[in-house]
Order: sequence, then C-alpha cells, then structure tokens
Amino acid sequence: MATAPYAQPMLRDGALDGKTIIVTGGGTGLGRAMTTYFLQLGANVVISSRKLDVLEATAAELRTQTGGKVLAVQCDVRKYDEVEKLVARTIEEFGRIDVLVNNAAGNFISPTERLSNKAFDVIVDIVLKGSYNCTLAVGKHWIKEQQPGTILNIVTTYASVGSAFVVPSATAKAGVLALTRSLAVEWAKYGIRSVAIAPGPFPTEGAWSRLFPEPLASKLDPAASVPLKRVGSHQELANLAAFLVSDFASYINGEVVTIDGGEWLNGAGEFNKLELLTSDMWDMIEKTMRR
Ligand SMILES: CCCCCCC/C=C/C(=O)SCCNC(=O)CCNC(=O)[C@H](O)C(C)(C)COP(=O)(O)OP(=O)(O)OC[C@H]1O[C@@H](n2cnc3c(N)ncnc32)[C@H](O)[C@@H]1OP(=O)(O)O
Ligand SMILES: NC(=O)C1=CN([C@@H]2O[C@H](COP(=O)(O)OP(=O)(O)OC[C@H]3O[C@@H](n4cnc5c(N)ncnc54)[C@H](OP(=O)(O)O)[C@@H]3O)[C@@H](O)[C@H]2O)C=CC1
Repeated sequence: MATAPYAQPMLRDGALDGKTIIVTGGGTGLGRAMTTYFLQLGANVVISSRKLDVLEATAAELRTQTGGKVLAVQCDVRKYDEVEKLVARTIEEFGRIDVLVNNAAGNFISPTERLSNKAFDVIVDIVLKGSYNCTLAVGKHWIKEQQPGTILNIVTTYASVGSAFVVPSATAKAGVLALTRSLAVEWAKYGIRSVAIAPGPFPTEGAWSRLFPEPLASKLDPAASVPLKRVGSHQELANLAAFLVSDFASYINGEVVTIDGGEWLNGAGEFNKLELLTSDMWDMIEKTMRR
C-alpha cells in the first residue's frame, strides 16, 4: 500500500546540514522518530536517556539506516551534573550544539488521591525539572559562546487545559509550556528561540503501556475522540519538529504547535456531541423548530 502523504518526509535533503541536535529520550518512541528524520536531513544527533543499552541499540540501527552521525550518552535529566556532562560530551564529539529537544518524559494514569508524594515527584522531576535542567545547561553554554540556538519542548495538548487522571504530567507539562513562552522573550536577545509541539495521540510503546493498559485498551479507541478519526503518524510529528528546529522557522518563537487532528477542541465545543445525531434526527429537529 502507498504511504499516505502525511506519513512522508517533508523537508528537502540537507535541510539540517551542519546542525548538532540533542534529543532527550531519543532512544525510543517519538524521540527516536525525530532523531531518525534529523539524521536523514543531515544533522548530527546526540540521544540521551537513563538506559544506555537501549540508546546504543537505537544508535547502531540508525547509523546503518541513515548513514548519519549519532552519539548515545547516558543521562538522567533530573540530575544537573549529568546534564552538564551531556553538554560537555556533545561539544567534545561535535564541537557545537544548535538545537535542544526536551522530549524525555514519564507518565501513567492514576486517580490523584492514590498517588504517593514520590509518584507525583517522579513525573514532575522528569518532565519539568528535566526540561529546565537541560534548558539551563545548554542555554548557559550558548550565551557564554555567543551562539544562537533553538529549544524545542515536547508538551501535550493538556498542558494548556489540564487533564484528570494524569495530574502530575499535566502540572509538569504546563510548567514546560510556561518555560517555553517565558524564555522565548527573555532569551530572544541572545538569538535563542523557544518553541513547543503539543501532540495528541501518537502510538508508542512507552505511552500506550502506561496510558492505555488493559482493560482500558480494549474499551477505549484513542482515535474515536479525534475529529479526523485517526491517530498521528511518527513521521508527521518528525516533519513538524524538523521544520521548527530548521532555519526555515527562524521567525517562529514562543509558539506551541498543536498536532492532534483537532482532538482537544472536540471536548471544548458546547454542541460538539451533536455529531451523534443522524440525518433523520436532524430532519425531525428542524421540523419541530420551524413549527
Ligand atoms: C494517549 C493519548 C495521548 C495523550 C497525551 C499524553 C501526553 C503525555 C504522554 C507521555 O508523557 S507518554 C511517556 C510515557 N513514557 C514513560 O513514562 C517512560 C518513562 N517512565 C518510567 O520510567 C516509569 O513509568 C516511571 C514510573 C515514570 C518512572 O520510573 P522509576 O523507576 O524512576 O520510578 P519508580 O521507582 O518505579 O516509581 C516512583 C514512584 O511512583 C510510583 N508509581 C509508579 N508507577 C505507578 C502507577 N502506575 N500508579 C501509581 N504509582 C506509581 C511508585 O510506586 C513510586 O512511588 P513510591 O512507591 O516510592 O511511593
Ligand atoms: N505518544 C503520545 O501519544 C504522546 C507523547 N507526548 C510526549 O512525547 C514525548 C515522547 O513520548 P513517547 O515517545 O510517547 O514515550 P517514550 O516512553 O518512548 O519516551 C520517553 C523517553 O523519556 C526517557 N526518560 C524517562 N525518564 C528519563 C530521565 N529521568 N532522564 C532521561 N530520559 C528519561 C525514556 O528513556 P529511559 O527510560 O531510558 O530513561 C524514554 O526514551 C514525551 O515528552 C511525551 O510526553 C505527548 C503527547 C502524546
């Protein structure tokens, strides 16, 4: 079957030539998808997370698949000293950093009152502390070297509106969104852009195992609440990420781009649920109203 247009690579060859990009959580899921496309577009990529074996395996596969330069560095984003080492190792290998993608995250569904304080901490620490740790370490480097840069934060649609049953994640992602918009203004004078992507449902093992465990998975179709009636493809998210970190997006700063097939608006509109009405019902309703 032919690949759908939205699942095809978008940018021209070499669009990211000469750029060095750090992708936290780059060994799996959407981080891996972005890394693959960045390499195909000519960037050098450093992938980091806690599990070195996963990172090394991904790096080896992507070297073969793309012919690009990818370095695996173990780093727990919650620990500032490890983040500083990640920055130093990147400079040592590639001589520069052009882009930071704050993608690493932790999440699981739970009624909030069931959470221990440690469970709340672990999510906020990975998502919010992890993002500001990396942003601070890379930002300080750019400012000291008088070098421009781009920060891309992967948030989610509920960063703006909140969500029940993923409260630590919603709290932390809202903070990351605030970080994005605040630094877009404060660090613009240094030539540093801050942007974000708010994805809706994109199937990954990491997200699905924690957000759609059984018996939920067999009861709930994640595509059903999306007006376009499908989930996202990894390539279309990678296309958007590559554009936002490329020089073609040089005038985009402080923006959060939602990519969710219209899902978040679906819950918002007062009358959206009328989608359930059949044509016959509408005939009846119209007749009654006109009378
Ligand atoms: C699907 C449609 C789209 C909607 C948008 C979705 C938006 C966001 C999506 C995502 O972010 S998906 C990313 C998912 N990926 C990950 O979470 C990967 C990394 N995750 C992990 O490593 C673990 O899941 C972790 C729990 C977050 C961290 O693991 P770690 O080993 O560091 O911690 P633990 O020691 O296991 O746990 C710490 C603390 O948390 C409690 N806990 C763990 N799991 C649960 C649970 N399911 N329910 C309640 N509590 C949990 C655990 O018991 C510990 O607390 P204490 O027992 O010490 O009090
Ligand atoms: N998939 C989806 O539908 C959606 C995803 N998102 C966002 O997309 C991003 C990627 O998620 P996805 O690919 O689905 O899930 P994954 O679970 O595949 O990705 C999460 C990554 O974060 C890494 N990570 C977790 N904790 C740490 C830590 N302390 N230090 C460093 N790295 C860490 C994990 O690696 P390791 O365990 O080796 O540390 C893993 O590679 C996340 O920001 C998520 O919130 C947003 C909306 C929807």
